[in-house]
Amino acid sequence: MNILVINSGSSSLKYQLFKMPEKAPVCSGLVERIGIEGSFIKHTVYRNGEKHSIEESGFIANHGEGLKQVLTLLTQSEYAVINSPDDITAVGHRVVHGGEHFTGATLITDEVKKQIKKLFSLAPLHNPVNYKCIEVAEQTFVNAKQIAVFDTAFHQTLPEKAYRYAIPEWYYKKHSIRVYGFHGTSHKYVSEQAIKWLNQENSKIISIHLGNGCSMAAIKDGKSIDTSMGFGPLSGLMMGTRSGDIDPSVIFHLMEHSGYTLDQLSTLVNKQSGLLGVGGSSDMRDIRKLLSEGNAAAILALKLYAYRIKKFIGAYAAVLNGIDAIIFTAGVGENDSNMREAVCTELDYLGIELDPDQNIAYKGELKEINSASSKVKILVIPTNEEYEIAHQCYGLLD
Ligand SMILES: Nc1ncnc2c1ncn2[C@@H]1O[C@H](COP(=O)(O)OP(=O)(O)O)[C@@H](O)[C@H]1O
Ligand SMILES: CC(=O)OP(=O)(O)O
Ligand SMILES: [Mg+2]
Repeated sequence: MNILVINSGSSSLKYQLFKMPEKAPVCSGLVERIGIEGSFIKHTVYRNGEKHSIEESGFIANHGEGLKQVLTLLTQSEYAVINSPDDITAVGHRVVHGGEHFTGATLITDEVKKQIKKLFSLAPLHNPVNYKCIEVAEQTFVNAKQIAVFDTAFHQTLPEKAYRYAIPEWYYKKHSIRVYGFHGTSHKYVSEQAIKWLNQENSKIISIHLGNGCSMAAIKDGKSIDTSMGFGPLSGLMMGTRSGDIDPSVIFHLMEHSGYTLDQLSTLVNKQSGLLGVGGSSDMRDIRKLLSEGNAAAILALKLYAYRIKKFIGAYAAVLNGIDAIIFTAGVGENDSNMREAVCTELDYLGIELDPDQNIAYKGELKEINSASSKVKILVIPTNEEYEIAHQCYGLLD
């Protein structure tokens, strides 16, 4: 059977088609820089052990538009991989916020769509886009099963002391206000790879997912026990356009003294902050270019970004009472060796020592980049949320 997976992130749309149960990728691709200048699509097909890619550029305003172009590539291009929409048995969708309702892969019904919609305001950069992709897929693949896999699911193992906020219980009981955590599919996938690599069931791992959205997870014996994002995908690390942790007093101050509305405040912390707000672009590649021109704002943005990650490594070393491995993953984590170096500098007290040559030598497959004397393994592991989603969808259908 063919399972198509659609992973819409805040700045990108990734997709992969898998032949199951062989777990063989038939094609994969990504639409990048959605909504900003320089959008492009890269579509790759795998045939007879060889890879063939095509790239298309041209501004793509939103994820719905991106997905429609992807569907044309899948069905009508030189590198088409299906003859008819009926060749797809199931479409697996990454859905970012599942609230307390969903813990595993879930068949999408009208009721499930209603719940995803209810959570729009908690994940404003994601759930509306995930919903749109479900609608486009339902219209295109009318006979396929549509399945959701939630970012929040992996973090359902958080202990109460980690998932409860220090506010009256009523807000948890009545309004479900608690830490949910995100990027769970990615943290799960890379930590399982790390556990296999370490060959150690009982392990203390810190997973650092640095994409457009960024989060970290403390993972003990394969289970998430703490994570940096919270009620929504906004707290914790500095991100592409999101502020990460910010004292709520700032919000009260802007409301009281500058008359900011709810919308303006949400736009500020979700869309105008992070790398964009401090450094001038939401895209790390642009920030690196600005840095090479000596741009002071870009220098500051990079310092803040690395410093926040370092602080969470310290916190999670304490929470786990030790560390066996830290993992760098996602767009920045996998591709930006300078950021990995900035994060790992002066962490020898915790037993974290980078090997600069190994760090630079990373080429897209799981790699150890620590020095020989480092007590902690430093791993770069390419995430594969699409694979994990396909695997979970297959489990549900089977
Ligand atoms: N070669 C690279 N060097 C530095 N950053 C990179 C590189 N390639 C991609 N990135 C960064 O990765 C981020 C996007 O990561 P990704 O995981 O694709 O995001 P998301 O899934 O959240 O949309 C962007 O900030 C982008 O600049
Ligand atoms: C949850 C989240 O921030 O996802 P992404 O990094 O894909 O935007
Ligand atoms: Mg992502």
